[in-house]
Amino acid sequence: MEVGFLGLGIMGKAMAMNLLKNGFKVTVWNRTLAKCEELVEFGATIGDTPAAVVKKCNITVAILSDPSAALSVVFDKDGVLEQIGSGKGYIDMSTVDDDTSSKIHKAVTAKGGSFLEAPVSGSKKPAEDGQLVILAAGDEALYEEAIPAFDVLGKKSFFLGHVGNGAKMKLVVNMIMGSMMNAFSEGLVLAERSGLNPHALLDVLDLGGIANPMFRLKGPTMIQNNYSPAFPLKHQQKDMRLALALGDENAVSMPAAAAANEAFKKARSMELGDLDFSAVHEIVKIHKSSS
Ligand SMILES: NC(=O)C1=CN([C@@H]2O[C@H](COP(=O)(O)OP(=O)(O)OC[C@H]3O[C@@H](n4cnc5c(N)ncnc54)[C@H](OP(=O)(O)O)[C@@H]3O)[C@@H](O)[C@H]2O)C=CC1
Ligand SMILES: O=CCCC(=O)O
Repeated sequence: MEVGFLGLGIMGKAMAMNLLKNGFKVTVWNRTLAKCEELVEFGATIGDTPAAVVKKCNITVAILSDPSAALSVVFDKDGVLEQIGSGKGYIDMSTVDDDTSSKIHKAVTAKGGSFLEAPVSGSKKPAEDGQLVILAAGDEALYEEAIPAFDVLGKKSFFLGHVGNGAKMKLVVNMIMGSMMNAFSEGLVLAERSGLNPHALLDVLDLGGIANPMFRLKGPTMIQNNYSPAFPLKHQQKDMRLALALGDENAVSMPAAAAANEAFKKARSMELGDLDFSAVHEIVKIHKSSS
């Protein structure tokens, strides 16, 4: 199976590499073209533009930073729309809002192509290990066609119905995750400032009803102030912003998410946006020490 792949950031690089290692022919493109070189060593071919990739491949996957990047790669000069058409499928795995996804869906289908949104749960390591959770929605025939690739990329794929449902599911999940990360950061700081051993807190949490893989994975590195990026904080803040907008549209009051968003925004203003989202821990530390 030949797959086009647009976007070789933290997630895209790991996912494209997995496809190559599992025998897929992959043609890659990235805005910063130099990032394609490592994939070429593993057998990838480079496409000069998104349009060139779509021209060559019947299925093209994208995973890009945010709505503006997702739209740019489709609508701008040399973009996906220039070559999409009958018999060609476009799968956007970026985390975006349903409005962005719908715009891409309309444009792709107006040219005769098929479209699937398929954002993912799981971060750098699950992407490397092919253990993502895929939240697909849109063209069901394209979903079926993509299953061999999804089976390599993920441990479970969901087909959630019409376009927008995948985007919304992903935003709800990440809204919960962002609020949890803030509560966790506050707990770590409170434990430490009140004289408790934060490692003991991690042990206690891990044996109770709120044990979860995120606390288990991020807790030890947060205690060491190590925020090497797996999921960049700027993307988590984008997801909080988009989830809050979804809350606005549906008149859902989300004070915990709004407070978490403020913390992520503050972290971005302190230039922590390229670090892991767990760096929001630093904001809690500052607030506590200034009070
Ligand atoms: N990291 C994670 O744990 C997870 C991330 N996600 C989501 O997946 C998406 C990608 O995340 P991640 O890989 O971490 O992000 P990165 O920041 O590592 O990579 C972003 C990618 O988008 C490209 N890009 C950014 N702006 C543009 C633009 N205007 N035009 C074309 N390309 C652009 C970048 O190109 P360039 O290299 O040139 O900058 C790069 O390939 C995001 O939507 C994120 O929310 C979902 C699940 C987990
Ligand atoms: O969007 C990023 C999700 C990160 C995760 O699920 O661990």
